Amino acid sequence: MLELKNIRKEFDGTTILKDISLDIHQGEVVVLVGPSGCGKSTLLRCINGLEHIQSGEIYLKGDLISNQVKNMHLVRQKIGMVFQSYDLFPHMTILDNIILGPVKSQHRDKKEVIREAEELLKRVGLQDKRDAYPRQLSGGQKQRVAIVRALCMQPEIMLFDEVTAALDPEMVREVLDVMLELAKEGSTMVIVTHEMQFARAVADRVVFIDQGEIIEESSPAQFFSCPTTERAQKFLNIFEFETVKGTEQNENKRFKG
Ligand SMILES: Nc1ncnc2c1ncn2[C@@H]1O[C@H](COP(=O)(O)OP(=O)(O)OP(=O)(O)O)[C@@H](O)[C@H]1O
Repeated sequence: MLELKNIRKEFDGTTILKDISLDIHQGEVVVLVGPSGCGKSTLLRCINGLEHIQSGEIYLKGDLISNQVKNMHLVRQKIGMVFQSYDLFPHMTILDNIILGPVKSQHRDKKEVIREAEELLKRVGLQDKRDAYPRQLSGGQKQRVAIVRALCMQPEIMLFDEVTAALDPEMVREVLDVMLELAKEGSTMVIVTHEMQFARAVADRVVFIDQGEIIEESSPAQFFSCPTTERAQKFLNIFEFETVKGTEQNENKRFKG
């Protein structure tokens, strides 16, 4: 469904992504993990056409989508992306924020889009916020709206870039639960997260990136119990140290069951 072939990305002459190749299948949930600055967000931005790549190709359902200029707006309609910052329009209601893209860019029937938006809002438990404004919502609620807004474009694939990083801890779970639901329903998703317990619960495949290279890719069971490379082991050790250091003693139980 999504094929990355030998992607190389530079910023100001520095290579950030080196020869990244990855195939993502229909209905698969791939979680990208790795140390800060290793290139995870950059990779998502390359997929979504927000960054030009120096070499390599990206195909979506067999169509070349990398470095397209003319058709990029059409490509983006097929790739939903949710960022750390929700970027909702403050002067528009929640419903209007959600239907803007499908109605204005995709020229879909407004009534039908409203029905779909209401259905999606219900699924994430926000049906009563339809006519509210973003300032009236909590961070977790705004992030769920951002997910609904992306889904309402009926994308082929959803990209999530650290969507809980800016949220207060009590709001993280409600957003991750929505993503777990989407995964169960068979959505194709690429997720960048530092929430390792969530990664373990949601991933079909974990891809570990370090210094712009894919070092290891495996099932979550394999990756989290016995990674095959020293670099991945070192990464997980640091993470576990931070988890223990943190106050969330129930971290390990959060996504079980
Ligand atoms: N627009 C840019 N111009 C120059 N350098 C950039 C730009 N965007 C990212 N970089 C650099 O590319 C590298 C990879 O950044 P990226 O944000 O992709 O890492 P990351 O793995 O997502 O990190 P984190 O987990 O901290 O979000 C970093 O060294 C970063 O400073």
